[in-house]
Amino acid sequence: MTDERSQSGVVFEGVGHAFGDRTVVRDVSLTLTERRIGIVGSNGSGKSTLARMVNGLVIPDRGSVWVNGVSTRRRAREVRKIVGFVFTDPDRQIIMPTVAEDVELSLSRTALSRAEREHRVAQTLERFGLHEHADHPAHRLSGGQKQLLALASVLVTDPAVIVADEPTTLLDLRNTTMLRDTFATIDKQLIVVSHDLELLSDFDRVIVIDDGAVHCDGPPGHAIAAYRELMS
Ligand SMILES: Nc1ncnc2c1ncn2[C@@H]1O[C@H](COP(=O)(O)OP(=O)(O)OP(=O)(O)O)[C@@H](O)[C@H]1O
Repeated sequence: MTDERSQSGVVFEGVGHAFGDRTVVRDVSLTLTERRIGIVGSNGSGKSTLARMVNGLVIPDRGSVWVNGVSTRRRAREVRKIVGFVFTDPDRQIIMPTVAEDVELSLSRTALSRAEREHRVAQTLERFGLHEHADHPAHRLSGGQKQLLALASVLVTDPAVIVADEPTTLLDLRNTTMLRDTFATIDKQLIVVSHDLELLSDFDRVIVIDDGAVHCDGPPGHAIAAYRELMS
């Protein structure tokens, strides 16, 4: 097996995974090329585990995951440059003392000039309504503002693929709408795990996961109806 493919997008090939003796992903094969892909399913069904496989945070026991032709198993470091991952809990991601410094940290390994970095940080904070908090301590932000900061810190690096694990759990209606508009307009591949069915309703494809396997996969109307049926 080579470690390169010409296939763009995210490919799961016969993927299985267990934590100890608990199997959480069962023979999942998917080719994800659409721009906005939603993943839904019951608590503990394996959604976050699948999402984490996209940036190599979890390497499957069986099968392979490829991102834009790069194997997560063999070239995890390269995959992490392609995939920006937004965690459910923003405290896992916020590192620097101030809001602006935290966003700028994401750009520290780029070749951008200081002026360009500052420009990008200011632009990104403005986009997420955080510009007035630029010099504030990041850990004093509200939960929702922290969630926006975590997203801003990923988006500022301009990754080809963004994986967001329940990105709206702490957001109010206005910020959820803002995020939805952002997702509608950014020119990136997005993979979003969410229990917010409205957020996913205008996505290109929705995948329903049940007990570690694909239960339904299709346009949002069809998949969300199947999920509601499954949960009833
Ligand atoms: N690092 C880990 N070690 C052991 N078990 C784990 C680990 N990560 C996840 N699990 C288990 O794997 C199963 C699937 O978890 P996962 O987080 O993927 O589910 P989920 O569908 O995202 O759930 P939720 O909607 O509640 O966030 C759960 O039973 C969980 O306890």
